[in-house]
Amino acid sequence: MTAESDVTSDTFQFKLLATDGKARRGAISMPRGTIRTPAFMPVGTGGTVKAMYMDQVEDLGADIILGNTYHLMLRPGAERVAKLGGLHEFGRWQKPILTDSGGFQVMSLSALRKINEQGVTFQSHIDGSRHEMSPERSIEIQGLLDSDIQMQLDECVRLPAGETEIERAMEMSLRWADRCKVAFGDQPGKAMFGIVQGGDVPKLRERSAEGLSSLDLKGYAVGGLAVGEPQEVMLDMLDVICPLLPAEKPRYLMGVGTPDDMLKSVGRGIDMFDCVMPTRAGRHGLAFTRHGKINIKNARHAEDHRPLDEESSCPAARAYSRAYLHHLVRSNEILGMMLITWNNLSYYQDLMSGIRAAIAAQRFDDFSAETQERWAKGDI
Ligand SMILES: Nc1nc2c(CCNCC3CCCC3)c3[nH]c(NCCc4ccccc4)nc3cc2c(=O)[nH]1
Repeated sequence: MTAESDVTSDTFQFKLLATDGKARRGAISMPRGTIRTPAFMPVGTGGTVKAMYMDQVEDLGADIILGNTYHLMLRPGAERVAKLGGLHEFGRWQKPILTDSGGFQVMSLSALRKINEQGVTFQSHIDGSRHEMSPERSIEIQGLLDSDIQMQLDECVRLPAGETEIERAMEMSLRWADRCKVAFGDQPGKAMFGIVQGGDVPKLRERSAEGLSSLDLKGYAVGGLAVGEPQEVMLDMLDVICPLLPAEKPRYLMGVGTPDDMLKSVGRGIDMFDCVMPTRAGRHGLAFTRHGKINIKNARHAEDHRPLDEESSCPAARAYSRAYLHHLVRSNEILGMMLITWNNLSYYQDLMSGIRAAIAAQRFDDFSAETQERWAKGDI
């Protein structure tokens, strides 16, 4: 029996398989594989999911990972990755890859950056070299990486921000979406997603969602969130935005989030997530489990012989004592980063798998309540 994630299609096809309230169970079929939604997409920055082997990432159930346009264009360079056969060959990940357009990373990481109608110019945070990235160049770079789902170049405004500033960035991002659509052209097995902007201003969010919907893109991301606003502001914006996006297209909430963020966002109609949280926090000893978060560096774990979660299918969660993990992280042992990262990505995929099953069984609200209760009860 072909597993659902083995079914492919020579074009990009999103099928809505079930709904439960606003929560959606779907599947995106592409030439390199099928993405079961709701999906969590592990972040693979320089063609690697940090501290993981790619077959571990696949074994955890990830159907797609993220590549990092900004980092790869600076080092080793997009043309070099293309010469080496593209990102799938380079990093040995044969399933779909989604790449961000790089604009967000430029604004968060690089120095001396300038943004205008033409695009962004910036200095590399690695060697100070100067770079220009227009909407067209961003799509060209993502093509050189052989990315399956490519993101439009956009301008994300950090919150809190003035309405004029938010409107300017949203309108420019809309114009850039059109330029990216033209540059992307017609690539049947690939997709380009638009990114809804508009900050925390409902009428600007409506303008952006409607403008992008009229471009008839393959999928829609919600950007401009998880940028400093409280969770309830983020969730309120989803209540505004999701109903304005075409129901038959996938919705991707960028940069989100914690397990709690994802549970509540699925309940508002989001299908796809990415976040550095499970991998980055994992490297610093923060373990995500069914019982909530455990900061393994805390002294209270120093002699705790229990594993993180004896019921987990992941060896990192089941076969090592908390005391040992505490020792590894406190001693800055590489194995500590590897095991907590492995545990975290395993938990994130288990949570998404549970969400998908709950929606299919029409019991998402119960699942959501049970899951949050277990987190609240904490680590008994
Ligand atoms: N194009 C674009 N990207 C955004 C991103 C980057 C998403 N991950 C990209 C990957 C590609 C490679 C690297 C990341 C975002 N990330 C966040 N929040 C992250 C919050 C966070 C920060 C640190 C730890 C945990 C959460 N908001 C985002 C908004 C946008 C946006 O509007 N436009």
